[in-house]
Amino acid sequence: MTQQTLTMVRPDDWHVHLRDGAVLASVVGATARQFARAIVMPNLKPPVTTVALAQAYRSRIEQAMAEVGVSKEDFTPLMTLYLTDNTTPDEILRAKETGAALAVKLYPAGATTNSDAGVTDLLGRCIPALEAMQRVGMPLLVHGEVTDPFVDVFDREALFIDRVMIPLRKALPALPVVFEHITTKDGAEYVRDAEGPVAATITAQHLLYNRNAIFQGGVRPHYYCLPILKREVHRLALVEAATSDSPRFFLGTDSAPHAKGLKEHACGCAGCYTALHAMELYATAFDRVGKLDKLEAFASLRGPDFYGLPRNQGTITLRREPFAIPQELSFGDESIVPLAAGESLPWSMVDR
Ligand SMILES: NC(=O)N[C@@H](CC(=O)O)C(=O)O
Ligand SMILES: [Zn+2]
Ligand SMILES: [Zn+2]
Repeated sequence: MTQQTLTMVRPDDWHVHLRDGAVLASVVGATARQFARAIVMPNLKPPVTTVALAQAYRSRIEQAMAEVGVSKEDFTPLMTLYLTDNTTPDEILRAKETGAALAVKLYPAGATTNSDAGVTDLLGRCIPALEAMQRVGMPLLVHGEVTDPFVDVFDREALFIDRVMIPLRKALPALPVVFEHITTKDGAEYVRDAEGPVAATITAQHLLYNRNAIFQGGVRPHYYCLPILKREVHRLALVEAATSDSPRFFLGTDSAPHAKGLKEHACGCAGCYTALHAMELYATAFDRVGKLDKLEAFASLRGPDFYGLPRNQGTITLRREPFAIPQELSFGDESIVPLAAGESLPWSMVDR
C-alpha cells in the first residue's frame, strides 16, 4: 500500500537567508513553521562580520519572530559570521565564547549575492582566523565556487574542489567544513570520500530540477540560483547522496528570497524562495525515488549530529495530500514568487 503519512523528528534548516528590515518578519515566520532551528546566513548589507553585528541581527530576528507570534521555544536562529580578509582570531574566539555565532561563512569575493566584502585569497589572507576556528572547533561553511571569470559558470563548483577545498583541508585537517548547497556529482563524491570532519548541505531545488528548468519554454528567473542548476547526471548524484546512509549529507534549503521585481528583471537576482514549502519539496524528491524512509535522517538527525547539537524534541507529520503552491506571497511592501509557484506538490505538512 502506498504510504500516506510520514511522522518524523522536527527538522532543521542548516542554510537559510532570512534577510533583514521590512521583509524579515515575512520570511522568519515561514521558516519557523517548517523548522525548529536554522543556520542564518550573514550576507546582509553590510555583512555580519563581527560579534556585535551578529548579536544585533539575532535581536532583530527575535523581534520579527515576536511580531509574527513565534516564540523563542518554537524557533532558534543559529547565527554565523561573514569571513573577510580581515577577520581576526580574536573575533572568532569572542564569537565562540559568547555563543554569538555557531559557524563562519566563506563567500569568495564576487561569487554570489552580497559577496563583495568576501574573501579574496582564503589561504593567503585567512589562515590566522581559520587556525583559531580549528582550535575551538568552529565550522567553516563554504560557498564553494571559484570566481575566476574565465571559468565556465557550470564548472565553478568542481574547480573549487581542486583549487580551494583540497588545499584548505590539507592545511587545516581538523577544521570542520560544510560544503554548502552542493550541486554536482564532483561535490557529492568529494564529500562522501574525503577524510576528516566534512559534510554538505543539499537544497530541494537541486534534488528536483536540472538546468533545463531555467529554460523551459523561455527564460525562467525563479529557477535561477547559485550555484546554478546543473545537468541531470549531477541531480541524480545529489539524490543518491541525500538518500544514502552517509552521515555527511543534510538539509539546507538555501531559501534565498528576492522581491519579484528583482527576479523578473534584466539582471535578475540569484536565489529560490523555498521557506514556505521546504519539507513538501524535499518529501516530493525523496518519494519520487522511493526513499521517504531516509528523509528523517537527512532533515532531522545528521545536521545536529554534525554540529554537536541535540536532536529536536517533538515531531512533524507530512501527509500525501496536494499542496497548492501560491503564485506569490507578500514580502514586506512587495511580493515574492515561491519556487514552483502555481504548481501542486503531492505532500503537505499537516501537523507539528
Ligand atoms: N543561493 C543564491 O542564489 N543566492 C543567495 C546567496 C548564496 O547562497 O549563494 C542569496 O543570498 O540570495
Ligand atoms: Zn551560496
Ligand atoms: Zn545561500
